[in-house]
Amino acid sequence: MLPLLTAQQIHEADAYTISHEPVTSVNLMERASKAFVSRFMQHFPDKAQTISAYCGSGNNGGDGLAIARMLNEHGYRQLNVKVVRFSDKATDDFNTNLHRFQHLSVPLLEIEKGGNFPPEDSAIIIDALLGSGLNKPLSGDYEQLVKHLNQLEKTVVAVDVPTGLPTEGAVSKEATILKAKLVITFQQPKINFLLPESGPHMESWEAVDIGLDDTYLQSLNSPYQLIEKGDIKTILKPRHKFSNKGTYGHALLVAGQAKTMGAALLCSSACVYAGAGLTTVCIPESGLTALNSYQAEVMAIIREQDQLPEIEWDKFSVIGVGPGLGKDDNALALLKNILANYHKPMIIDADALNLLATHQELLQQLPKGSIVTPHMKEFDRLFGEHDTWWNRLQTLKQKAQELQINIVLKNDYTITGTPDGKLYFNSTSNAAMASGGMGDILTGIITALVAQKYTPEQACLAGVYLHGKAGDVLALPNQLHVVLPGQVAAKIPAVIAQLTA
Ligand SMILES: NC(=O)C1=CN([C@@H]2O[C@H](COP(=O)(O)OP(=O)(O)OC[C@H]3O[C@@H](n4cnc5c(N)ncnc54)[C@H](O)[C@@H]3O)[C@@H](O)[C@H]2O)[C@H](O)CC1
Ligand SMILES: [K+]
Repeated sequence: MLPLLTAQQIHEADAYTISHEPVTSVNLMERASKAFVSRFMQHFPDKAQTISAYCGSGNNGGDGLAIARMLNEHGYRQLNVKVVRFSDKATDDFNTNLHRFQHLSVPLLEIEKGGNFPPEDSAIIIDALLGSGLNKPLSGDYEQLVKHLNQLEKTVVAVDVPTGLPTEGAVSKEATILKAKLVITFQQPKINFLLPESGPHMESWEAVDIGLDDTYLQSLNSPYQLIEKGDIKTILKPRHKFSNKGTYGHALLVAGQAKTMGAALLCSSACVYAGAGLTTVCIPESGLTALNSYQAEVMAIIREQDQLPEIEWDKFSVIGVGPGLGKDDNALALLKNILANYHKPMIIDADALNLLATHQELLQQLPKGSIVTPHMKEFDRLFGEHDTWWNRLQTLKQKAQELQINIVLKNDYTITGTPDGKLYFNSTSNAAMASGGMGDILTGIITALVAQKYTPEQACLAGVYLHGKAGDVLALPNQLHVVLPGQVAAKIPAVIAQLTA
C-alpha cells in the first residue's frame, strides 16, 4: 500500500529523510532529478529533439535546472533553459543549481516580471515552474505565462506537478493550469491526480522513487492509500484440497425486473465466476428461461408481483441487492423486508441505492460492515450534491465512519471508504470498461468474496482490483476500445490464478 501524502506531509518527509538518512537537501534534489531524467529518457530517447525547460526559482525550478544539466550530460544538444524571475525569492538549492549550470554551454534566458515572453520553438517543454509549493491559484505573470504556453500546444512534461494544479484540496474550474502530456512525479502520485478534475490538465502520470524514508512515510498513517498488486496478493486465499461448495458460501442476489433482467444475469454470473460456492438469484419469473440459458450454475427464487418472496434468511452467507431491481413500491417493500430480516453485512447497489437515497431512514438500518457501491451520481443522491471531488472525498470518509459501512465510490480510481476512516484508491481499470452492466459485475464479485469469508473491507479492495484488472488484461494489450461486462466476469478466475500463483 502506498500512502498518499499531502504537500505538507511530503515536505515533512523530505526534512526527515534529509536529517535521518542523512542526505543534504541539494543531493536529494539531485536524486529526484536523476530519477526524472532516467524516466524522461525512456519516453523521449531521441537526443536531437528540441527541449525547453521552464524553471521557477523555488525547488521545482531547482529540479528543472538539475534536469537540464543532466540531459545535457546525456547528449541532448537541442536544449535551452528559461528561468522565470517572477519572484524576488529563490531557494538555496535553486541557487546552487543555477551556479552549477553557469559553466555549461546550454542557452539560458531569464524572463522578468511583466516582460514579454520569448518565442518558443522547442517541441518539448519541461515544466519546472511551480510544483508542490503552490499555495494559491495562479495569477498575474504566472497565469499569463501558463496561458501563453497552453496555447502553443507543445508536448509538456511536468516535473512533479503540473504548474497551477494543487496537490490536494478543491480544484477550481476556473484555475489556470499548465496542461501536461506526462507528469513524472516524485515518490507517490499526488492525491488530486487520482480525482477526475485533474483529467483535463494531465494525460498521464508516472511516479519515480526518490528514496524518502519509508518507515516515516508509513508512520504518518495517512487516510489516503493507493492499493498495489502486493496488497491484493496478500488478501487472496488459495482454495484448499478437500474443500467443497459449502466452504465457499452461498450468495443470494436480489435483482432484476422484466426490462432490466440483464443486470440480474450479469451480477449472478459474476458471482459464480468470482468463486461463490453456490449462487441464487431472486428474480421475477419472466427471467427464468434467460437465466437458465445464460448461466446454468445459478439457482433461482421466483418473485411474484406485489408479494414478498419466501426467503430462508439463514441459508445465505451474504445478500447482494439492487442491480436492475427497479424503484417501485414492490422493490421498496423487498428492500425493507431484507433489512428487517437479514442482519449480516450486505451489498447494496444500483436501484437499491436510489431507494436508500429517497428513504434515508433505511441507511441507518444497514448492518454494520455492509457495502454500498455508488457511482458519482448515486453517491450525490445518497449524501447530497458536491461541487468538487475533494468535498465528495471528505463526505465519503465521514459517512463511512458515521454509518460504519464500506462505501465504494466508482470511478477511474475507485475509492473505498471504510468504517475506520481510511480511503483506498484502486489502481486498475481502464476506459474500455465504461459501459452499462460493468457495475453489476462488480456487485457480483464483491458478493462472492464476502460469501467466501473475506471481510467486507477485503472484499471491496480485492473485488474492485480484480474487476479492474480483468478489464485491463482484456483491453490493454490490444488497446481494445470496449470490453463487455460478461467478458470481465469470465476473466476473473484467470486473474485470481495469476495473483495467487
Ligand atoms: N520530496 C520531494 O518530493 C522533493 C521535491 N522536490 C521539489 O520541490 C518542489 C517543491 O518546492 P518548493 O520550493 O517547496 O515549491 P515550488 O517550487 O513548487 O514553488 C516555489 C514557491 O513559489 C511560491 N508560490 C506558490 N504558489 C504560487 C503562485 N500561485 N504564484 C506565485 N508564486 C507561488 C511559493 O512561495 C513557493 O514556495 C517539488 O514540487 C519538487 O519539484 C525536491 O527537489 C526534492 C524532494
Ligand atoms: K511543475
